[in-house]
Amino acid sequence: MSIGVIAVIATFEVIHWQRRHSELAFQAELILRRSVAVATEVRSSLRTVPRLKTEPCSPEDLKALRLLVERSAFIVEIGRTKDNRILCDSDGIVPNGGILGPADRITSRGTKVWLRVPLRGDWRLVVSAAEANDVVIFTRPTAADDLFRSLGDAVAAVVPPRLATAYASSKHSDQLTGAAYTPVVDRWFEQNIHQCRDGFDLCVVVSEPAQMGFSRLSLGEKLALLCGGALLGRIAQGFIGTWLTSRRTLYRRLKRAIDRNQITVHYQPLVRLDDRVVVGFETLARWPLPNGDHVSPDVFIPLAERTGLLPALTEFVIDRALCDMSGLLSERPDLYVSINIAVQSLLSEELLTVLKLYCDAYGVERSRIVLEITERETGDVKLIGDAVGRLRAAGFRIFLDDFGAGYSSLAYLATLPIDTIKLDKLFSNSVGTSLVGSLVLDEILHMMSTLNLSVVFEGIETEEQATALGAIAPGAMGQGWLFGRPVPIGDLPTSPSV
Ligand SMILES: Nc1nc2c(ncn2[C@@H]2O[C@@H]3COP(=O)(O)O[C@H]4[C@@H](O)[C@H](n5cnc6c(=O)[nH]c(N)nc65)O[C@@H]4COP(=O)(O)O[C@H]3[C@H]2O)c(=O)[nH]1
Repeated sequence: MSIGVIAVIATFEVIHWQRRHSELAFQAELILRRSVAVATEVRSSLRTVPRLKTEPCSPEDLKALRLLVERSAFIVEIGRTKDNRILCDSDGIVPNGGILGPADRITSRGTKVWLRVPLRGDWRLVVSAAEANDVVIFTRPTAADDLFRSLGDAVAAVVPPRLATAYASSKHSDQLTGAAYTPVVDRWFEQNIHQCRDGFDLCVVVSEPAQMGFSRLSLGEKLALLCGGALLGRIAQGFIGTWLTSRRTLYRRLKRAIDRNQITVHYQPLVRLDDRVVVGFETLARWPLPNGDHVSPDVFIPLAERTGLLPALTEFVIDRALCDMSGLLSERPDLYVSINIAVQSLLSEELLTVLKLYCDAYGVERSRIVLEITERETGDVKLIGDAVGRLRAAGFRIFLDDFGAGYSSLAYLATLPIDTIKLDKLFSNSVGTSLVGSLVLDEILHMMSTLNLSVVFEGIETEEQATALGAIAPGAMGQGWLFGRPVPIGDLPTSPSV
């Protein structure tokens, strides 16, 4: 009888273990993806900088380095090195040459890596560094912090493959220190998971403190549990394990989230800079995690694109945005709602049908819908131009998103029938500074006015930025945390201006 009870307990332990394991494997995959994104950016800059035609550390060279820094998502500084000394960084010459010191590790491609170093000797700015070809790249060590926070009481380490197995089998936190992103936790760990990415010297190890009831049982109870529960537990593990494994992959989780309406949308206001009147709202998709955090759209939109889930996701967002906003749009005829459309969706035949369908269903005029396309995603400009032309002819408005963050801006500007350009936040960040964004802003604004295009500045965070941008670009619009963070429909401000 007692063996039966213990067997049931064992079964529940196995279920719990499998569930938690599945959750941690998912989190590990997200951390790995972010780490690969950082490594890709570093690798690409380590190749690009040596090919620059500029004299190292000359004013033109520093300008080119600054431009690369501004265009990066994760890189905070780039420097030129010689014999382990930093000669200059994009901000200027480093006085007396900064010494890099011994590297924490060297990758299989020969790149030296430092996990934590002070930027320009200032320990208040701790960064990670990678050096090869007489170039050093500094990145934020906190690039994946949001994902690490969502691990709860588990810990993660980003380590090279040769260490991953050792870490995965380690049992105590002492052995987990010294790797990137590992908090020091004085507890025992179990359920180690490790995932690596081919082509990168990167593995993620996730471990959880031991806390299950099993560890608290007496020796006699454990023996009884092992004998009586092992068989049933094993059988259950077989069934449950197969079931959970089939649901474990990111693809299935995203599909499930879409199917079960677990994706949500937030809205962020766009304002006229002159008088701060709200002119529209951008729709931003969110994938909430059970702990209250959410997976960034920068992670799950590319995943949806690769796995064929994008049409369902795009339709879901269109449906939700029009349903949420139809009331506000009919009350305020001056407002629009914008929706991000990935190039893959833009090129699909269904998009126009879906848009028309939901506009009719919710009684929303097509001219009140803005479709934001991102020029960062290069593609066949002719095909994209045709698709944009069709949507515009059907009455929808088109904004070109993140202008300046990509590489094909001019080709797009010359050919696409667009209404408005959204300037990447690098321009808002650079206003009033000597950064390259600020230097080229006048020329870009002149070009926009020649082409009769309206301008939205993205990423405005301070009053100084808003005032300065409003002064140099009268009539421009702005978007950013200063005017409002992205929030669910119920939390939108009711006032027509901010
Ligand atoms: N640092 C800073 N950031 C600010 C500020 N104001 C807004 N942001 C963030 O900047 C991003 C603006 O959206 P985006 O450029 O279209 O960039 C979007 C968009 O390209 C894509 N995305 C979001 N939702 C969808 C969707 O439903 N479909 C598609 N295809 N893409 C989407 O994911 C990107 C990232 O979205 P989010 O993480 O929500 O990030 C949003 C927003 O939260 C600010 O003042 N400072």
